[in-house]
Amino acid sequence: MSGTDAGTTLFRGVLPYGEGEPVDVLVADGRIAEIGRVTQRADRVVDAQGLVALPGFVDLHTHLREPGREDTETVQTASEAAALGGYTAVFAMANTDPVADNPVIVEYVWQRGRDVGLVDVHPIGAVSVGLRGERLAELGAMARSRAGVRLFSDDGHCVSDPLLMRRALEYTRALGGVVAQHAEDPRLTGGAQAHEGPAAAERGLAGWPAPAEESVVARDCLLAHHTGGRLHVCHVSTAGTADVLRWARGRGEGTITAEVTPHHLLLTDERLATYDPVNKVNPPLRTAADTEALRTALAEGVVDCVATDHAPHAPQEKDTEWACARPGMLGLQTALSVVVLTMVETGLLDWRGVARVMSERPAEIAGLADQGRPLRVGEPANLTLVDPEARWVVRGGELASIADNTPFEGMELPATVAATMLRGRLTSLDGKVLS
Ligand SMILES: NC(=O)N[C@@H](CC(=O)O)C(=O)O
Ligand SMILES: [Zn+2]
Ligand SMILES: [Zn+2]
Repeated sequence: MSGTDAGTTLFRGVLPYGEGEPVDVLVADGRIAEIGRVTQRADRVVDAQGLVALPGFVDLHTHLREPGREDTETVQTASEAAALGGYTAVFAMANTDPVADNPVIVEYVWQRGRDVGLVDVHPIGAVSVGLRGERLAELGAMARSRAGVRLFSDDGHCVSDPLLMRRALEYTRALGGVVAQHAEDPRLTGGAQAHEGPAAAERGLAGWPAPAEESVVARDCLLAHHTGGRLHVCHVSTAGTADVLRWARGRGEGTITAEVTPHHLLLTDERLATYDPVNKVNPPLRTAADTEALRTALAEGVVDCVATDHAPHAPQEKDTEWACARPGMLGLQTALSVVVLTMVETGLLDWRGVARVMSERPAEIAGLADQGRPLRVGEPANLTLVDPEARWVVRGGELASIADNTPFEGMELPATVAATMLRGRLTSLDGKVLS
């Protein structure tokens, strides 16, 4: 739907970036038309007193599960979760069935996103055929497809062969693309179930040692520098990885970027005490020292942004013994609240900082021209309105996703998304999807 079809919307009394005095924001033709004291009439008026206005969130790492696992999530349900979570663009990981390693699948996902129309769905292309890590997928064909793929990832698997990683960085560089790496040396994580440390040892779970991530990130940073290719590190989970990134950035040019998930900012391997597989995720929940280091790295910009790694799984894949359970957790509807809890309430980020890590940086990393833009007259009206005072209790069954595997079940979290707007059209309002 075009901005014109959406009519005009007037938000009364918002705080852009949570700063200054309340202002009215008029949206017309899909753009911000006026900011200030607006007297003009509008087709729709939203009483937004006290709400913080931010640019719409951009998620670089989402598992939509379509095609192949529509019993856990679809483009429709994930788009609803995204709209409710304040997102205006999401990047769909390639580990679907069939794998998104060719133009047909990425165009299918892209088209489904357009048909649903609640959030911009950008398919990520696989780096290797079938995610097998043997030979490069049709990267150029996916880049030139209607989906316009710019992010490539074998996520779920690591591109562990250094030669293949080198070729991927070289090839995507020529395409103006980015390689998003799931950093995990499989030789160090065979059979791994949880973070290697006392908590896992106590329960007899095979450990996933921090260097399995850190060594691959270090190697890939060196390869990125050598090739001039663009590396994006997925779900950074250890203090050591933050140190490696700090070192790599110190060596110069900005070809390396990184994301952290909300769950790695908040949860630790103390959760193993419950023995509930809802807490099983890859990379695993680490120690309190790691969450502290990740918060600092995000505040400093060593880690660029927050990405959800929203990973829906069916009940039979989670309500089982730990070793058999699939790794992954829902994230789209809880991301903002967890960021507020871990970064804003701790004084590490202000609302401008939230805009940076949830919207501006991810949009820049992915090369989206119309997302993550400043709240200014003339800019596209991709907006998220946050109620900073509200609190809510997470109930997996009430989330829009088909799956309900949230590790935040029953927790009371701060801040709600009051409204989301995509190119001038409200996609969610007061916790309801507007389609
Ligand atoms: N994060 C996870 O634990 N799982 C992801 C894959 C991944 O992100 O590595 C999934 O697809 O379920
Ligand atoms: Zn991953
Ligand atoms: Zn993932």
